[in-house]
Amino acid sequence: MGLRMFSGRASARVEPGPAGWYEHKRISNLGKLEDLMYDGRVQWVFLGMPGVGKGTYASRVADLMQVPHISAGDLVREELRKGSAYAQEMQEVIQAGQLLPDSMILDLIKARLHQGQQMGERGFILDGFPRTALQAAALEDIAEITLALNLRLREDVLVQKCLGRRTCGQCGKGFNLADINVAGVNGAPRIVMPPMSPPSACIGKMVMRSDDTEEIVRKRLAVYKEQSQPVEDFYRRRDVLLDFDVGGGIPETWPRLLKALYDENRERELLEPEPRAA
Ligand SMILES: Nc1ncnc2c1ncn2[C@@H]1O[C@H](COP(=O)(O)OP(=O)(O)O)[C@@H](O)[C@H]1O
Repeated sequence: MGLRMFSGRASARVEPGPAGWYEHKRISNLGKLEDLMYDGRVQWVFLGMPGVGKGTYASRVADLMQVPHISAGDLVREELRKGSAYAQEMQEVIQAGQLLPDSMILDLIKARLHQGQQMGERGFILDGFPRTALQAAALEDIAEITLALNLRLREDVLVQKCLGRRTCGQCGKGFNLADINVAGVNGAPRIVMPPMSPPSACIGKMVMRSDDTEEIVRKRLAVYKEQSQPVEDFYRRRDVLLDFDVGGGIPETWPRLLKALYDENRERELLEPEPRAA
């Protein structure tokens, strides 16, 4: 099956795709990650602490693989905007840096995945879900996860990244304005992540998430270690965990990430076969 994914046949079917695909084509020495795109279902989850860049990389990989990027945090914020009956309670939990009840988030994710199935989506890249071992076990009942990408970055840098997050209140695009340049510890290389430069149309319209204060971010990091680290162990035991150290800005990290995904796919199969027609 692995060979089938890397047959030339698939690339012959490649059509002009989203920007991410062209970006990928410009990066040399990658092999043919695009062959993955047309030969199976993508059922991947992205794990990692707040601020690590899950959303950024999940959205880029989803673009490349032509599947939706489903962010649990975005689903939650959409629910809040809709003014759901539980909005007030949800907001209090979020502002305390805590996780919402498993049942609540599961309902949101199940509804989104069900909708995707009905629309014929070829899978998903989940970001911010699962965040507890119970959520991971519940997800198993819905879909087989073939890759859990675990993005890692030093904790002091994560705090700075969260505090630097901004969204344009008009176009909705996210930018990280943190200027990270810290010496490596224990022989690790220096971490340099320059700030992003928003276009002039967005400057002056930047908004910060109300739960991105230092106090709430530190609480979220503590909650992650306690409740979400077991999710890493869950996928490690299933042999689908891929650890990836971010350690740099997007231009440096993105090609490294594509290479890591490509190499991982050579090792083992990352895609679910398409369901056979009955
Ligand atoms: N899988 C989940 N389980 C429980 N609560 C969640 C989950 N995903 C998001 N939330 C809630 O929504 C908040 C915002 O989520 P998100 O934008 O993913 O934050 P982060 O930047 O911490 O990754 C979380 O702090 C949490 O309260």
